Amino acid sequence: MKKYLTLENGEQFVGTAVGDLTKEIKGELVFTTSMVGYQESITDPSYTNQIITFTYPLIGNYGISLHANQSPTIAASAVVMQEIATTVFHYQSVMTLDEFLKKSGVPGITGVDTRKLTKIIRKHGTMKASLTNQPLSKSSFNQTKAVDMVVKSATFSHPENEHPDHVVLVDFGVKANIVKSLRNFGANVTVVTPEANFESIEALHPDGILLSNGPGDPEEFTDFLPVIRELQEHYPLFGICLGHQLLALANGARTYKMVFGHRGINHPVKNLLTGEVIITSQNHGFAVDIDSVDETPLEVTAIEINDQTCEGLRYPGKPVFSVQYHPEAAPGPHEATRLFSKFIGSMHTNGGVQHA
Ligand SMILES: NC(=O)CC[C@H](N)C(=O)O
Repeated sequence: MKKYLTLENGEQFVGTAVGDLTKEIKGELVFTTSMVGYQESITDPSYTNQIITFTYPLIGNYGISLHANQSPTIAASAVVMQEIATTVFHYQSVMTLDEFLKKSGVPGITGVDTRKLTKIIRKHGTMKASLTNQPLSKSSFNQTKAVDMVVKSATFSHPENEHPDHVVLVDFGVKANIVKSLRNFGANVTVVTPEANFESIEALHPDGILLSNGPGDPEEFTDFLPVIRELQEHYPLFGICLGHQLLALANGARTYKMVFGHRGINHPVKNLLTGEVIITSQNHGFAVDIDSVDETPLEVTAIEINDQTCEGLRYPGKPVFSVQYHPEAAPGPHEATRLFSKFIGSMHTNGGVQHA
């Protein structure tokens, strides 16, 4: 069965339908250069309402395991692949990627030259696209049913463990591995939704606050910015990806939409305080305007080496910091995992984290 991928600029790709064969969707077309970790990527809530194009040509070859989901189900709207593996080799695999897509009601297309498609996105920027069962003319593009662009937030239960450190995690669409990483470093984690206010968070007696990753434009979360301003006065605070962008906005910096974003697991980031370069996992389409940070009490601590965009912030004198990349790295390299121990450590010392 054929499937048609039509871009906002009218360009069309024809491929074979996989996953949910009949469903038609519209979403923001983005690409990731990750060679592995497709299960973690498609279940990452930050991909909500986005169609993921994999630049790596063969996807699905080690199947789907019971342990890699970053949220209870697939968050992305659809996946675009050059080739989907039909034969799976991995001892932990419980189903194929195609079966997982079908079970989750998510459509996909295979047989697409995803490198050619990526070159188009790189040139024109991220754009909307439709995945349909019949060819779509450019004029009918905007008449297809638009997907709901409202941001949803998954909630994780409150895990119990022995260690007294208590992190309240504000869930804008958190990845499971962030909760897991905090627990690995000995913290209890209470997950709250962004409807929480300062008083309701204070009532949980946190030792530290984590602002999670999440989908959408950071400027949509203006209601929560006053809460961040209060939280940063009282608690160690760590922001990841969307959380980093919100920390910036709360302190008066600006964010903007990037041309095609950073999605991949080999983004080099330079720590401006130590000179050290690490390889990081990334998934974001917005960024903090690095020049706008000058007018705030914050300081830029890190940049992406390829395009010099802002990758880290701190609030000098306070245990408050954030990173644009993903220290929980699911998927990706583990060079930034230590940021979790820095965050937990900041709950034990006064003055806290200075090397985000
Ligand atoms: N992974 C994230 O938290 C993404 C943040 C934001 N939605 C962006 O695309 O920039």
